[in-house]
Amino acid sequence: MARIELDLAHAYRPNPQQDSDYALLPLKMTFEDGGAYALLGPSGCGKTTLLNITSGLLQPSHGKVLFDGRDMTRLSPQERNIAQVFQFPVIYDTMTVAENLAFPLRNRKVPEAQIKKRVGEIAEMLDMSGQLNQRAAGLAADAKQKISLGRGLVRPDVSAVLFDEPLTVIDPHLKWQLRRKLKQIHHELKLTLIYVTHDQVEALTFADQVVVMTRGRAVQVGPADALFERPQHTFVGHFIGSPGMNFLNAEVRGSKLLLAGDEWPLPAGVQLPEGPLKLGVRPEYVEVTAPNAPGAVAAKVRQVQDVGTHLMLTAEVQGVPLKARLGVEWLSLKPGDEVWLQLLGQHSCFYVNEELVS
Ligand SMILES: Nc1ncnc2c1ncn2[C@@H]1O[C@H](COP(=O)(O)OP(=O)(O)OP(=O)(O)O)[C@@H](O)[C@H]1O
Repeated sequence: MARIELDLAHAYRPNPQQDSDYALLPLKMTFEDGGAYALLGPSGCGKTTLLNITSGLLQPSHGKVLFDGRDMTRLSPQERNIAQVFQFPVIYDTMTVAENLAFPLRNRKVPEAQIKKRVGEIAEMLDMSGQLNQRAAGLAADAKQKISLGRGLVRPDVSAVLFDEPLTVIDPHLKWQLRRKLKQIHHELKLTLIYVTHDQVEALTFADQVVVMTRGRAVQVGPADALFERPQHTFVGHFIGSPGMNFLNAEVRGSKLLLAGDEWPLPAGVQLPEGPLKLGVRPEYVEVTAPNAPGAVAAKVRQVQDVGTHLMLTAEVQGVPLKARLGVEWLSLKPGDEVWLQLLGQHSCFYVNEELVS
C-alpha cells in the first residue's frame, strides 16, 4: 500500500490557455495509506481522468504523482503496482471462478498454498465460496462483475485498488449489498481504495473521504457529514443531499444581514464580509415558525408532497423556490398559503463567489 500524493493539472489538448482547456485544473491531493475514497461528480467533471492519472493509464500534462514520496509520474500501472476494476467484467470465461481469482497472484508467482488461502478468503467475502469451481462463462453479469471485484482485491501487496463505476452492471438490490460489502472488505483488508462514481449514495456509503468534483476541480474532500453540514462550495451544497441545499441572495451591511426584504442582526459568532453573499440552508434545517419571528422570512406555499415519513414543502421566497423537509403535522398546508420559514440559525452557511466564508 502507499500514500499517494497528486500535485498536477491535465489538459488533453496541447497548449492549454484557459480553464476550459483543462480536464483537471491544478489540484493538490493526498490519498492516505489504507483510506477509502470516492471521486464523485457529474459526467465530464474529470473523475476518470483523475483515476487514470493515479493508476498510470494516463500521464498528467503538468505536475507529479508521488507514491510514498517516490516520483511515479511516468510509470505504468504495473510498475506502480495498481489493481484496477472497470465498469464491465474483465475475466476469463474459460476459467473457473477460483482460477480467475487466483490469476493475479499466479502472475506474481505467489506460492500455491497462499493463493488457495487468499482466494478462499476473497470468495467468502464476496459470497462466492459455493461457486469457486464453476466456469465463469455460465455465470450471470452480476457474478462476473463480482469476480472482477475479487480480482482487484485479491493481491494484498498492491499500492491501491481503483474502481471506475464498478457497480453499473449490477442490479439495484445486489448493488446495495455489494456497496456495504465493499465497505466491510475495506475494513478487513485495509487496502487503499479509490472509487469513481456519479452516484452520491454509492459514494457516501462506500467512502470515508469523498472528493467532490465539478468542471475539472476538486471542490471539497471530506467525510459525508462535513459535505452535508459545511459544504465548502455551493456546488457541494447543491449536489449532495436530496434535494440539495437552498440558496438565497443576501447582503451584509455593517452588523446587519439583509435577507428577503428584512434586516437581521448577524447570527451570534458569525463574521461575514461586507457586501452581497448567498445564504445556504439545507431543507432539513428549514422550520415553519410564527409570523415575524426573528430571522424568519415570509414564503408562499407552492407544493406539499407527502413522502411517507415526512413532507417535502416547496415554497417561494421573493420569487426563489425553496425546499423544506417538514413533519407530517404540516399536511394541512395548501398551495397559496403564506408560511414563515426560519432560515437563520446554527446550520446557516454563507457563500461569497460560491466559496464558504462562514
Ligand atoms: N481521451 C480524451 N481526449 C480528449 N478529451 C477527453 C478525453 N477523455 C476525457 N476527455 C474530456 O475531459 C473531461 C473530463 O472527462 P472524464 O472522462 O475524466 O470525466 P468523468 O467525470 O469521468 O465523466 P464520466 O462520468 O462521463 O466518465 C471531459 O470534458 C471529457 O470530454
